[in-house]
Amino acid sequence: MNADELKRRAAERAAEWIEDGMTVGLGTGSTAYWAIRRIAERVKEGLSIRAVASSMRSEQLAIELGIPFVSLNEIDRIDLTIDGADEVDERLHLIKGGGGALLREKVLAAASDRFVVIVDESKLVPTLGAFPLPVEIVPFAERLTLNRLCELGGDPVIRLAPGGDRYVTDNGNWIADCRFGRIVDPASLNARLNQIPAVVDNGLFIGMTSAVVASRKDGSIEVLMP
Ligand SMILES: O=C(CO)[C@H](O)[C@H](O)COP(=O)(O)O
Repeated sequence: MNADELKRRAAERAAEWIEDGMTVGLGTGSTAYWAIRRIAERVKEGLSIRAVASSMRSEQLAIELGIPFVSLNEIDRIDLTIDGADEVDERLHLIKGGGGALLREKVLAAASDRFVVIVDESKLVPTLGAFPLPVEIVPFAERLTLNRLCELGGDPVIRLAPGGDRYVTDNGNWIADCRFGRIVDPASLNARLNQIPAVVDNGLFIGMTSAVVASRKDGSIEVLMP
């Protein structure tokens, strides 16, 4: 089974947890893509929900596929959000933001009664940090902010878009991908990063995960709870 098939299987399992009447948060990325596809199929079969999205890409996909869509400012709570991750550690803390949507993803996760993470088993790690940690920064303060990220040991690199220009998030910001090495205390790093004035947020999701649906190469699907 290839990586995409594993992603699809985890996504489709999680999409079965959605029930009539729910407000559903849609994640971003190649795994969340499969969840959105399956949710759209269920809507066609009669499921009655409304959705909000963590990125313009996912919003566009949801609308194209006919999922009833509302803006975040029309709702007060989300029942269930389904999203991917770049790394999941043993305590179900996450690194997210490989797809550049970390800020909106964290906003949705924080507003969700249940935040369900869908991954293939390659994302499960004992300790976070092999994947560079995305940090969303305000362009105005690039130099000062990169200096501060260096002081914290992050070795930041500004993310570039395919054409070579700086990658711009849906919020008009830039992303510094940081290599901290093994992140043994993600809660502390999260707090220190977010104290830097021009850091908007970072890709550490601490204590937000309700469940992880992980698909394994042997064809099994494991549900991990914190
Ligand atoms: O955080 C994300 C986007 O900002 C994604 O969920 C994360 O990068 C995983 O992506 P994929 O499912 O494509 O592996």
